[in-house]
Amino acid sequence: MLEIKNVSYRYEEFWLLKNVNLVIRPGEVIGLFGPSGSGKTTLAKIAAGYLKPREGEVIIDQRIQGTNREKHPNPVQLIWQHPEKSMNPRWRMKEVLKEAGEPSSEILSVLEIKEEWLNRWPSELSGGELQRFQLARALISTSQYLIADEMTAMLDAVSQANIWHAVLHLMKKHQIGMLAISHDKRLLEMVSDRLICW
Ligand SMILES: Nc1ncnc2c1ncn2[C@@H]1O[C@H](COP(=O)(O)OP(=O)(O)OP(=O)(O)O)[C@@H](O)[C@H]1O
Repeated sequence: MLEIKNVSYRYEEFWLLKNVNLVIRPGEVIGLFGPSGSGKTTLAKIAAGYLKPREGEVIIDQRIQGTNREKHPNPVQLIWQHPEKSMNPRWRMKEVLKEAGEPSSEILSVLEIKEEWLNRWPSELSGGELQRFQLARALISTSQYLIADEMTAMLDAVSQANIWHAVLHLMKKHQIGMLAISHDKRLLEMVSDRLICW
């Protein structure tokens, strides 16, 4: 279980987040909808361990997020809106995947990753194709929780539906928990088990 407990955060003087509480259980999708600038991405970074809360804590399976990293790899993966930013442009796609581990044929087939894409460079794939690799990488590694920040915002409706269908299938099967952040309330209503509106 991933627990965000009484988390508060400010970049400067203004408290952007104050006493935020949220729980994500294995296999569960929590939707987070809120106005622009309300701190959703900041909360995503805190949950994934990229930012340390000023107050409160993130507890993952009874361990405080960010502690003892040598022994326990981070079980939370952040899926960005812009997959190209998280990939080394000098690696072919098969190397991008290998970094996370050995891809199972199930993950590649559910995400509809074509064999011929594996020999390409990131610059030779579309945004939607790259997003499939970002997801594959997150699902191959040992992540137990995914934080998806506007994961499919740059895709057309058909690609968006296909990707969500694949991800939900794999998450439920492998009992991965997810925080899905979006401006698209209708999408969140469709994919979430619980929806939080700020
Ligand atoms: N590194 C930073 N230093 C100072 N202020 C920041 C920093 N990062 C974000 N902010 C500010 O914090 C506020 C919240 O940003 P955040 O990206 O968390 O919001 P958001 O709800 O995800 O917005 P959006 O829906 O537009 O993506 C914004 O006003 C932003 O300008």
